Amino acid sequence: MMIDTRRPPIFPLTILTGFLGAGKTSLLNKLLQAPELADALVLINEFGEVGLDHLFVEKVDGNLVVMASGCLCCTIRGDLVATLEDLLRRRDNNRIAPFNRIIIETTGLADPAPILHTLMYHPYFMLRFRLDGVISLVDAVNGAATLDKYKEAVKQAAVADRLVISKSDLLPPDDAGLAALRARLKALNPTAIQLDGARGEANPATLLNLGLYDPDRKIPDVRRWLNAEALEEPAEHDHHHHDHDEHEHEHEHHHDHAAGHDRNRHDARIRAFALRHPTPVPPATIEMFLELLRTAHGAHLLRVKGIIALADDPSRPLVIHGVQHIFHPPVRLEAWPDADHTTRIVFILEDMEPSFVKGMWDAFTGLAADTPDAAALTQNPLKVSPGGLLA
Ligand SMILES: Nc1nc2c(ncn2[C@@H]2O[C@H](COP(=O)(O)OP(=O)(O)OP(=O)(O)O)[C@@H](O)[C@H]2O)c(=O)[nH]1
Repeated sequence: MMIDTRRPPIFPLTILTGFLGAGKTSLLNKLLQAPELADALVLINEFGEVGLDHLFVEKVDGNLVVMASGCLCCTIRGDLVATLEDLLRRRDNNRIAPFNRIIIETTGLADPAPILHTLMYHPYFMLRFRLDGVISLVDAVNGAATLDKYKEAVKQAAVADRLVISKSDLLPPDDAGLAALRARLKALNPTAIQLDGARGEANPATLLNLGLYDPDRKIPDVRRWLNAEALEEPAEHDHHHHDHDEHEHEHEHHHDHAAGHDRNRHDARIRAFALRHPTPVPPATIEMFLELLRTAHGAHLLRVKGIIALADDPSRPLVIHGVQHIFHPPVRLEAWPDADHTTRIVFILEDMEPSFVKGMWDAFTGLAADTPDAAALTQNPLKVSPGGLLA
């Protein structure tokens, strides 16, 4: 948690995802012309059919080019990790421009969770960058059908910090299908801000610096990052009532290995909720809670973001950020970013009920300390060992 001055700078990393043909390359095409991207390294699977060629200024080598804005654009050859390692090495040896931000476009079929996991788990990458944000594109025309068919598409939307709707220009402004798609995305991922790409809302200002590492701010804008309020407006979101398409999709069963009770609705497997706690929590309690959550239930955590008041010094909150069982090293802020000093944690869960997490939290924080559950949880063999998450 202490800033180690011997470490090289930490870059923000943005993941750009979205199903096949959703418009990822088109969006990049636009973004790559912006001066805000001059210090970026963009990794894409191939220089796509939309063609970024007209933006090339200079070829550095086979798969690395300099774009008009000054940023580097590289196609991923084979393994993403190997490509990224190679590029970091070349940057550190001054063999390529000193990029300070990384944007990765995933393949359309990718489930983003394992990619995030791989990047965040890598022992060296963990030291070199922080996840700035996940941007997911959803096609206004085909988006609903894609969400029905592919659970990867649902997960892409569920883990996003920003949802960019593409191709709305192909529909009338008051299209009922588009309104339904937006409502469905809102139910799936209430904290993600929706942007209309075709109406110019997707740009560097709205898509970059979503994380906590804005160099211009000493105390990060945690409220904007968490957007927990979006989850707290109605009492509880119930995805089951957002159905607007009851069609059966036979081939879904290929993708659905879990024995979910509702195989035809991938959305129903995803639950977003925010936990709020009024009083500061002992650091050991948080450590045990997070450790148990990630070790025993990590597979169900698509995304966890939170700000926590710790009892040892409630004036300096702890910020946590996890994807599945991988958590970034928690960061202790010097002060609260605003007047709200309560603990807030936002969870995007897959195949896990919010009530389960809430019950675990209550047990750990003592609200139900005398229940058998609390005893069972604290005596869990997976209980944190010294040198854990908050060490
Ligand atoms: N009308 C309209 N067309 C769009 C928009 N965004 C993308 N397209 C078109 O949709 C098609 C697919 O866009 P791409 O940018 O290639 O999509 P992609 O997500 O990169 O596709 P893959 O690389 O195949 O996964 C192209 O023909 C684009 O011109 C949009 O906002 N409006």
